[in-house]
Amino acid sequence: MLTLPAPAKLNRMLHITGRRDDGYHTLQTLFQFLDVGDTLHFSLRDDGEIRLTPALPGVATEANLIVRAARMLQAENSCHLGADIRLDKRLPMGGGLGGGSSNAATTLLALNRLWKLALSEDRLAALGLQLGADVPVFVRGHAAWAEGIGERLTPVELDTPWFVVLHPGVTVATASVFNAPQLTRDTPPITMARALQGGAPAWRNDCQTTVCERYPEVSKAFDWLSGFAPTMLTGTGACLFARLTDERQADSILQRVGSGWHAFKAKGCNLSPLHAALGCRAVSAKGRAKAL
Ligand SMILES: C[C@](O)(CO)[C@H](O)COP(=O)(O)OP(=O)(O)OC[C@H]1O[C@@H](n2ccc(N)nc2=O)[C@H](O)[C@@H]1O
Ligand SMILES: Nc1ncnc2c1ncn2[C@@H]1O[C@H](COP(=O)(O)OP(=O)(O)OP(=O)(O)O)[C@@H](O)[C@H]1O
Repeated sequence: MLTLPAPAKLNRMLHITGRRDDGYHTLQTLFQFLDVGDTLHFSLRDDGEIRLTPALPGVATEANLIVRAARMLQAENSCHLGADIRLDKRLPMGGGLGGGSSNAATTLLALNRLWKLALSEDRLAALGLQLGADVPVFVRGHAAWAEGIGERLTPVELDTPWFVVLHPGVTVATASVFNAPQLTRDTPPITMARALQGGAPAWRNDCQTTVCERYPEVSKAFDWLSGFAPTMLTGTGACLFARLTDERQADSILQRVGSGWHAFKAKGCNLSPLHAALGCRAVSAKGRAKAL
């Protein structure tokens, strides 16, 4: 059996720079992984079946990104092998932590290994992009500056603080945020160097104002958490994250979280825990841009 992590991601900053003809928005964002996430267990089957347990509430098995990633790899390689896959789900769904995308990326890397397909990382990232814009960064496995819809990646080294991640108990529909008339979608593009220059105190998420206006519970949670430390929305929410000075501060905040909210502490990682588990070498942040 192959057991691998599917870590969460944070958007440490997120600018929306425009809207493409197909309706998708162009972004500039800094992705970083957390040392917390889901776990997936893979065992080989020789009959071509893909069996996933347990089912996720509200997600049909064939729509699950894990099953879709497995089927995509089978089709790509005319592969007749299958897998039993068990998912230990810890990340909230639709929370802006990229759990579904991370599950898909872990499945691509795991089955590439289990089925001995030897597909390159470039090919796996390109396949992943067909499943979602956030999948390639999980396949690459290094904190990154991302442009386009999140698929044009340049590895970066970011500070790796402790965070408290707070889920305010509401689900935010990503499409409704991107469709909101009042969303800021004309932030002028900046260079990666400029984005990195100011560091965390200068970072913001262009979705945050719109999400807080539409979801009072997110606004309330933001006000509460930012009373302890600098706080920001990840992706289109609903999760918020506070950047802390040390782990003790995280523990102290966690003791005060009210009922109806769910929170956990995590450390930022520039090398994905998935790639650490697979024994991959860290990609140098000085390395070239990894465009698909
Ligand atoms: C905003 C981020 O959280 C940043 O990491 C992600 O790009 C969101 O990715 P995601 O949750 O996988 O979103 P998807 O399922 O691909 O898109 C949901 C819907 O949001 C809108 N959408 C999404 C991403 C994007 N760059 N522009 C968009 O306009 C589209 O209407 C799309 O139909
Ligand atoms: N294995 C999976 N895990 C989680 N969600 C899945 C999975 N497969 C399909 N989905 C669907 O994808 C949706 C988005 O899930 P995900 O957890 O990636 O959202 P998210 O954290 O908001 O991601 P992002 O940060 O990319 O917006 C879920 O609401 C669910 O319907």
